[in-house]
Amino acid sequence: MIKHYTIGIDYGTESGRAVLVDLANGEEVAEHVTPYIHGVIDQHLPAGGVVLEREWALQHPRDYIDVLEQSVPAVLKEAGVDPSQVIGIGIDFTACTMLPVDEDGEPLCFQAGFANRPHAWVKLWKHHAAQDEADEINRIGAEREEAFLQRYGGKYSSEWMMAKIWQVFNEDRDMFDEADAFLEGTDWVTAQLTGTIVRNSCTAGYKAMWHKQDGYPDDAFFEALHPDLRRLTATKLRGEIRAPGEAAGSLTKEMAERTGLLPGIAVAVGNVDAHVSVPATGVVTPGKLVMAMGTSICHLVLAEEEKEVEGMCGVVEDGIVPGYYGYEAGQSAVGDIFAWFMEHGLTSDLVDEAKQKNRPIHALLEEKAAAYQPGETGLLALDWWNGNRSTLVDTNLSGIIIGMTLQTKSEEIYRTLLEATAFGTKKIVEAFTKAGVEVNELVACGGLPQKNNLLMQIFADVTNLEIKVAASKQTPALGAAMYASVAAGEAAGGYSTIFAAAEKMARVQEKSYKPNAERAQVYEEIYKEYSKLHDYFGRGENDVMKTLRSVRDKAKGGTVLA
Ligand SMILES: Nc1ncnc2c1ncn2[C@@H]1O[C@H](COP(=O)(O)OP(=O)(O)O)[C@@H](O)[C@H]1O
Ligand SMILES: O=C(CO)[C@@H](O)[C@@H](O)COP(=O)(O)O
Repeated sequence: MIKHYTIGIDYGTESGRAVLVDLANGEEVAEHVTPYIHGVIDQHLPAGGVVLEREWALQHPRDYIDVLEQSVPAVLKEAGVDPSQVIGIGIDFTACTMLPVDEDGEPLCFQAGFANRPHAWVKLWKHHAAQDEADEINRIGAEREEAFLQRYGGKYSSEWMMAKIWQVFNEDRDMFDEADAFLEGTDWVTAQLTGTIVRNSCTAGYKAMWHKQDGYPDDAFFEALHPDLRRLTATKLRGEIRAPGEAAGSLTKEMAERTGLLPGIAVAVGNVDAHVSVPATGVVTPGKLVMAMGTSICHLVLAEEEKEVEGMCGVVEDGIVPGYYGYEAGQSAVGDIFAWFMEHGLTSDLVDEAKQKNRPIHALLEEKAAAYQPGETGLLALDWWNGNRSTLVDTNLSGIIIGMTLQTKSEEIYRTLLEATAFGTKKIVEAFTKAGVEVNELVACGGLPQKNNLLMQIFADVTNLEIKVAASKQTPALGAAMYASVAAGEAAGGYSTIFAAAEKMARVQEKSYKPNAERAQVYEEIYKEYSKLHDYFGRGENDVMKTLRSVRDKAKGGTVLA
């Protein structure tokens, strides 16, 4: 019998990763990573010169095309399969990662005259410079009692589409006017494969205020933001919206030549890294919270009803798998906090010891931090190094460590940061359960579960829940490949539904992390203190974090918060 395969590509923050997957059993036959040459652009624009303000994070669309041209031929070659056996391709992306394009769908930043205009570039999900716009959206939305606000947990984030578009409008009206459309990165890359722009309901729903029954908010809402934004959704956000699992089109001849695939194969509708991971861990029913753990964490859970959950990122009908309401919440920095610590928090003796023992510093730190019992460090941190995405939805909050003494060691701080991210997740689980969205088990995927056992055990102990771990090392890419198999359909050798694909292609590891009752009890005590700090600094009782930020910006001559 002829074997059939699909290719899934996961567009992450630093790189794009392709996997070629056997549809019979989900085996990842080959994988290839293409790092983005320009990485995250947060200092100055690629052609030099223009220096970016704080909180900016851009990307170069050319890097996305490199992934197609390098990783797709590489997986085909490594697997040694005939291209005729590959029946579909699908991608997932970080989100909201968005860009302005011209009438031909070309990114504005590709035009020589616009290369020095920051607003012509791709704004990455973690671009946090649109907080003022998000605050106004929330104020006006609340005043007008807009229905979308409840679907975003009461607050729309500065990371999402409308805040980013409005920032372009406010700060570079020319670029706003030049833009024929604003697209999610996932839809732009998918359009490069098919030759036509099709939007996806996942990003439209979770990031751009779109609702399956009601569509976008009325023109009057956008008019209340600014009269010239009145027709925003009918103009720069126009376009057909299709659900995950549908085909966006078929592969063009040109892209077939550039990738080594056959023209005409199915191209799945674009998707989001976290959401596409859910069926790839085998989760297609309510009660299991999937954590996509990497630079940040996205928390996703399915439910049969639409509920209001404090500070969630969004709830979208059919947003993750058809037939269920998909809920998303998240922490804006997790692995990134540990990366910060590696860069700025290490003492020279630790660096020397790692060198001497020829060990990665993370591994050495993990070993040292694992020697402590919960509470033994005497430290507690708030995990807001990149603001708070859920449940407070405020990018202007910042991190804090309490309990430092002259005896505090590097590894104690490291352990405290791991614990803080687990407490952040516990807050999110609590928000879900309080609102009536059931969470009985955690399922982890992404890079972190493979990198740090201590972190995973701490998450289990802090949340007092068992954590299963996805078997795939490239869960989002596997999910994208699964959706590609559904887009291709049963007749072509794929699957008729994502449920059928998940049954055959997804699995978790045998090993799971079980909570330890004693440790969980100590963490319960510390969590009470975390919650006090969380409310004190996060709910307006003490706005010191915002005051300091304002003073800092004034001192640097940057934007001052109102
Ligand atoms: N041993 C480790 N322990 C904890 N965090 C780690 C370790 N190694 C790398 N990291 C963090 O993991 C994150 C990358 O996660 P990964 O899932 O691979 O990427 P992405 O989020 O871009 O998909 C980085 O933020 C990095 O700091
Ligand atoms: O926000 C979302 C999805 O909604 C993610 O794309 C974003 O957090 C990026 O996640 P990672 O970089 O993969 O940790």
